[in-house]
Amino acid sequence: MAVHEELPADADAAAILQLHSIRESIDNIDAALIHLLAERFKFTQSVGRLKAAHGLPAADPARELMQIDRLRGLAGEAHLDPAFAEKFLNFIIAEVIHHHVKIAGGEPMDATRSAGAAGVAPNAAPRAAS
Ligand SMILES: C=C(O[C@@H]1C=C(C(=O)O)C=C[C@H]1O)C(=O)O
Repeated sequence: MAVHEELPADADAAAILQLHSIRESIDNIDAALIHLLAERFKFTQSVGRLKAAHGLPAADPARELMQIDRLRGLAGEAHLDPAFAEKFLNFIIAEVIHHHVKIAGGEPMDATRSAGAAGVAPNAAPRAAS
């Protein structure tokens, strides 16, 4: 799919160069995020198989709340909106729980049953941070 950027033809050349340079870093970070997420899901799939093999519940709301609390703290220190960090983690956790239920051979569960991932529908598009 060839998509071309839309920039005004008369845009300042130096500004465009700077924009391209900054975008290179954004591209690198986005690639790193994808690789980090892929690694996280590899590990959570292992957790899902372990839970299924030992009859453990797909979701662990206490663990979720601990993680959310921890990541909200880290986000604050890093000047990232803690509410956004929580929303992002909840979105990922909801997907993980969905995988765990599938691995265990169960029906898709109501994600709202999990405390931390409350109200986050697995496989739904993430909402933009407000
Ligand atoms: C990965 C786990 O399963 C679920 C997903 C979690 C996550 O993605 O961080 C945390 C708790 C569980 O609801 C786990 O129990 O560790």
